[in-house]
Amino acid sequence: SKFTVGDYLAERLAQIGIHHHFVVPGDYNLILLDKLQAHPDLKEVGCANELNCSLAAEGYARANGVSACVVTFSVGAISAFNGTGSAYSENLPLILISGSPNTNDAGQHHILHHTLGHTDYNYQYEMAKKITCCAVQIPRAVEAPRLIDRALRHALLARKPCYIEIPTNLSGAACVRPGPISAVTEPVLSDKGALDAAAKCAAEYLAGKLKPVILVGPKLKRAGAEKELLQLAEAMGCAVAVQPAAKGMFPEDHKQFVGIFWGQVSTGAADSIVHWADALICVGTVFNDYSTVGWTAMPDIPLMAADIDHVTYPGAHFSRVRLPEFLARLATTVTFNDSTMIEYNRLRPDPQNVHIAAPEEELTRKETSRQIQAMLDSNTTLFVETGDSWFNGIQLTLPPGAQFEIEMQWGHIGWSIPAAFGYAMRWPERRTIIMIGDGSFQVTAQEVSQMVRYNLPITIILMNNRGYTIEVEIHDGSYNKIKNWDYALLIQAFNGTDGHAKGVVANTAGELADAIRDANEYKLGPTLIECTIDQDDCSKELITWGHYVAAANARPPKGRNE
Ligand SMILES: C/C(NCc1cnc(C)nc1N)=C(/S)[C@H](O)COP(=O)(O)OP(=O)(O)O
Ligand SMILES: [Mg+2]
Repeated sequence: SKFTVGDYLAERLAQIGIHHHFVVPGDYNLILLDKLQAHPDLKEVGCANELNCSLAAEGYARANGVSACVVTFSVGAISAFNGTGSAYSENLPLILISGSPNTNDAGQHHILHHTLGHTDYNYQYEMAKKITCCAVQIPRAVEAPRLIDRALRHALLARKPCYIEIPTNLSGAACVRPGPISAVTEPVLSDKGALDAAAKCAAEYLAGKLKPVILVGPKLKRAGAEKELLQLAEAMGCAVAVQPAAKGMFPEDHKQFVGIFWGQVSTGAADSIVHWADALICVGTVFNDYSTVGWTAMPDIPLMAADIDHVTYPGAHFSRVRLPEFLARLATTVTFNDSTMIEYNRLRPDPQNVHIAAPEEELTRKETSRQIQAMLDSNTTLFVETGDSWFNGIQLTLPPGAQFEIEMQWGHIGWSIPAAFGYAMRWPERRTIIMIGDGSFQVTAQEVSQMVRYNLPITIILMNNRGYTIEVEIHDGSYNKIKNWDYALLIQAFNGTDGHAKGVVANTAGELADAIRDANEYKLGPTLIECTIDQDDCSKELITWGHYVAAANARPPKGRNE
């Protein structure tokens, strides 16, 4: 049979390492879906809607490194833009693919369904340009190879999403077979001179410094530089603090781990040791309003900052220095200096004895956290949703091998349900656990039905505090109240393999312990455990953090727009 544009795209997706592609069908993409389905190395995964489809692809990219989301024109793609924005802000190469109108329609001035009702169909492509690193429209089959390869290569090199728009009558059009995939995937290595100069500048920056600390940020993993960071950390012997969005990117059982640096809501004594430092080596860090607690926790010493593909110092910048190579080079040139670890061991807080609730005690947030801590092991991946779950999750300690996923830059409530689903499709043998609030759950609950459909034993710990508690702490109002659902009953409506998926309510410590034990054994699909807690039972960190974030939001307008 003839080789087509759809076959070309399918082959390229498989060649860059995609094993599953997430879809919602529509008449603009059906022929394309047939071609993708026909590829032996691609497994089509249907989603309930395009917001969840794009968020599932975002989660898949966290597990797999790259992902694909295939939607129909306009009504589909515009919802998928939200997960694409998440991938952009979280530095994940999500390939957004949209079907589009037949190439003859524009010239015939046809008004088409799903469109805005006029004859310029380019609005979607124009919008996609803003939220991707490369957007292409395939105008003719002959241009498909060049444009598809360009978009894929840009996404892989930039760790950002790209956009490919394919007219419904081109997916089945004849196309040449692809050339070597190395043309798309071959990485861009560091410029030799820049790498040498950057390493030399590091030596100058660190010379004479007595108290260096390494601060790890979320771009470390996106740059694939975790191993090299470990080499550098051990070559220096210094304290290693981790930003909240980077939790899990440095082993928490490592003797140089000093906790999560998050200003006044840090864990351990991370903020003390970071403020004690006279040199801060920032690796993949992102200082935004949330990670700096409303700008109250910006380090105030001159920083050295190593990003995905450049390094900056006070008074110097080096482009095209790739993070893994830079850290590996530094590991061979730095001088050992463990002064901040020696000091940290003087500051290290003593482990608190956590109250163990009696089985009949009403369930609290603290008891729920204590029981989740006991669930974590080397095979666990913990997803924490925007909400107090951020704070409760970040306070947990990750045992060796445990993974952690958080979406702190985009912060879309409900992300964790589809994202964990996408993640688990890639790693079904891992134990995926989600900590999520009631408000977030209501945004994307449909995707639990996909966990049932694909028999993924994901455990959903739903913290039901009756509303939007983060927003209450930042600024309360009637809008923070929501309609309560019978969450356990909803899950049973998703018709699990063995007649029903598991949904249970835990009102006491004992009921939670029983539910977790059952969840550990139930492998045929997801278990949702609704933990009922008081609506003001939130973490002290949330209250402190919310206070400063609200203050940052409230800064009065300056100057002539007063
Ligand atoms: C409404 C909103 N944020 C605003 C918001 C609104 N819409 C989207 C898509 N994303 C957002 N972050 C937030 S954090 C709620 O407190 C979440 O409530 P819930 O899931 O119930 O968690 P907590 O009770 O722990 O806060
Ligand atoms: Mg809530």
